[in-house]
Parts: sequence; C-alpha cells; structure tokens
Amino acid sequence: MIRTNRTVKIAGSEPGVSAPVFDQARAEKAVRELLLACGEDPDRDGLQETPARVARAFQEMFAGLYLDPDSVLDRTFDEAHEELVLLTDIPLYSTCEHHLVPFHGVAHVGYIPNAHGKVTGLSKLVRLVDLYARRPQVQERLTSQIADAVDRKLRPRGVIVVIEAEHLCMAMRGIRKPGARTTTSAVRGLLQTSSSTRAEALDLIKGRR
Ligand SMILES: Nc1nc2c(ncn2[C@@H]2O[C@H](COP(=O)(O)OP(=O)(O)OP(=O)(O)O)[C@@H](O)[C@H]2O)c(=O)[nH]1
Ligand SMILES: [Zn+2]
Repeated sequence: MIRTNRTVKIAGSEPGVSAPVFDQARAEKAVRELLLACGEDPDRDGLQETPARVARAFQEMFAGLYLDPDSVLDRTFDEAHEELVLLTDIPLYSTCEHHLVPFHGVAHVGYIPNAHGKVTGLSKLVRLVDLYARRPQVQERLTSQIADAVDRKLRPRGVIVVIEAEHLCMAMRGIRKPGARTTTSAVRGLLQTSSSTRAEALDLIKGRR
C-alpha cells in the first residue's frame, strides 16, 4: 500500500475537508533516488543541491494543492453590471499529471454577473487560474475546475473558460511535435444555453489581438 502524506484542515473549510501537506525531506529523497535510477551520481558537484532545489520547485509548482479555491473568490462586491466581464490572455503554467512536465499557454475567463451585480476583483480570477494550474493536471479538468469555481462562488448568469496550451510532453518527448496547441473550453449557464451569447464571447476571445 502507498502511504500518503498527512493532511491538514483548510482554514474556513467544512469539517472533514483537508488538504495535503508538502513533505520536503521525502521529496528530496525521491529526487535523489530518481537521479540514481537514471544512472547519475547525485553526489557530484553540480547535483549535490539538486534534490533540495527540485523539491522546492515542486512545492511551488503544486502550491495549489495546499490552498482552498473557494476562499479566492470570497470577496465580492456589488456593481450594476449585467453584461460580460472577460479577462483574456492570462499566462498559464501547469504540470501534466501523466509525465510531470509543463504545459503552458493562456487562459481566457469570462462571466456574466447575476441580477444582483455580484462581481469579483479581476485579479481574483487570475489567482483562481493560478491555483488550479499549480496542481498535477490535465487541461480538460483544469478548464472545468475554473469554470465550476466561478459558477459556485459568484452564481453568475453564465461562465466561459477557454485555455490554449502547448504540452511539452508532446514537444520534447513522445510524439515530438513542438507548436501543436490544444484548446479546451468550459461553458456554464447562459453561455452554455444561448448560442448567440456564447458566440459573442468567443468572438471577443478570437478577435482580441
Ligand atoms: N486529454 C489529455 N491528454 C493529455 C494531457 N496531457 C497529456 N496527455 C496525454 O496523455 C496520454 C498518456 O498516454 P500514455 O499512452 O499512457 O502515455 P505515453 O506512452 O507516455 O504516451 P505518448 O505521449 O503518446 O508517448 C498521451 O496521449 C498524452 O498526450 C491533457 O491535458 N489532456
Ligand atoms: Zn504529458
């Protein structure tokens, strides 16, 4: 049986909801073991600090595992705006959960506030993208997790998330096709049910340059 890390309760979460804790010593040991498995000498000059560096890098790249996504959109304010709010070209770096190499690109996030005009700070949408990106991911899940969090917290009339990314697991290894881009989308509410509203949002995303 694989022993997992201990967990801690996320501040403000429901009883029983917990998040994993990063184990630096265990990660360092694993990186050292990987270097040995690759036939490298982890004790040679250039590699001595590598297990500690790689462990810290993974802690940063997976920082979203230790945060509560719902707390990101906790602060909302009322603004009488019932039309689309769209953020485009949010830079995105994530980690493919199959190969643990990066996929990177841009995210576009839009929502139509509800009749109460419940809106959030623009940077909070960027923080949400960042939080979910900093986990072992597949692009489809990343896209829908962002859409679902906006839907859950803002109760908007509609949500659209589009991600365009290049997967290094298809560029630097495997099929080796640098430049191939994957586009995923997730739509909720009015942006799912109304093709004209969705088309308007997609036009704004496509025509942004
Ligand atoms: N749908 C989806 N697939 C992904 C994503 N990231 C990586 N993959 C794919 O995951 C698949 C894993 O396939 P496997 O056959 O188990 O692994 P593999 O032998 O390393 O596959 P190759 O990459 O084809 O060499 C590959 O086809 C990857 O292109 C993602 O975000 N979404
Ligand atoms: Zn991959």
